[in-house]
Amino acid sequence: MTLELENLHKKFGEHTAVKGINLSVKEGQMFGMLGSNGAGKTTTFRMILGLLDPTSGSAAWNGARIDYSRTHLIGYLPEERGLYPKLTVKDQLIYLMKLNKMKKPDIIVELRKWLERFQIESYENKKVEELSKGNQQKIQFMAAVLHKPELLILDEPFSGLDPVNSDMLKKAVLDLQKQGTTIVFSSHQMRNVEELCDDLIMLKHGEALLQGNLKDIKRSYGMKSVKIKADFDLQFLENIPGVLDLHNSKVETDIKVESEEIAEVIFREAAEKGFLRKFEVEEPSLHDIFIDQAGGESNE
Ligand SMILES: Nc1ncnc2c1ncn2[C@@H]1O[C@H](COP(=O)(O)OP(=O)(O)OP(=O)(O)O)[C@@H](O)[C@H]1O
Repeated sequence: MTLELENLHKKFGEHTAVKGINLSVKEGQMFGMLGSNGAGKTTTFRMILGLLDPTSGSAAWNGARIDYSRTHLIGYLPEERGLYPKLTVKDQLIYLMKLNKMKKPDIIVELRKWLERFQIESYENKKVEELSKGNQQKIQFMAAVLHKPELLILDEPFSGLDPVNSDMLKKAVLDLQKQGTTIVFSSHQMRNVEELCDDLIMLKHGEALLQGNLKDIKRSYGMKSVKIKADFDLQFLENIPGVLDLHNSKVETDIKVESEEIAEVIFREAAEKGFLRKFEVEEPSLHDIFIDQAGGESNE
């Protein structure tokens, strides 16, 4: 089973929201879709889900377009969220999961399992509107996964969650992946993508800026991050050609350089001035790459 997008385009009037995306996500993979506001992530998801027709190109799960006959195979956490505030958690999920062809006793078993996992057992009979935003989000997540979908699409699943709940959700997502679920999620938060994804696509104005395996992207990206600790001022390094950015934190100086060769130049120049307590060359973080590629439009 594979998710395949082929030369996917979407135009809204004169505006092209998605410009020729190609990607392939294999069964059991975790795939990250990155991009600034308006980059085209949600539009792409809607086309995958069959909620929106592509202007051209195609999106297929397991060789065929997703339509209403197959929505029970798919789980979707929409960015705009969509729970009924006046229904209780239990009634809500029974209603939604029946649409996904589940039987009531099975729904109750799964519902209690997830409520326990998310430490909100006592909310079973509470109305959704009585829950905090974070807890509503857990219910929304349950609505996407209770029926054990083959393909899970999560649009900004971590937005609005505190670190504890965010971690809880990350673990749940990783467990689902281990069980074989194919997962595609979008995020502005690079760290989440870095922690979870095998492969990713970075979008800007509907186009892929970068695409591929996370480790390969980092390894082959020319830019390096140099961390230096010294007892003297390192600001002069800023003027070396090939230095992209220099940032002094309380503990160390973090310098982004164009290539490993520039890192060597920096080492020589800095060591000439005095003793270096630390000198490390690291691969860039996804955040660094995103800023470099998308031009400072990260929301982190
Ligand atoms: N129904 C629509 N009609 C007209 N324009 C639309 C419509 N839906 C999306 N767009 C436009 O398409 C572009 C991509 O929007 P989309 O919601 O896919 O971005 P996104 O990457 O999900 O952004 P965000 O991170 O802000 O959710 C935007 O310029 C948006 O204004």
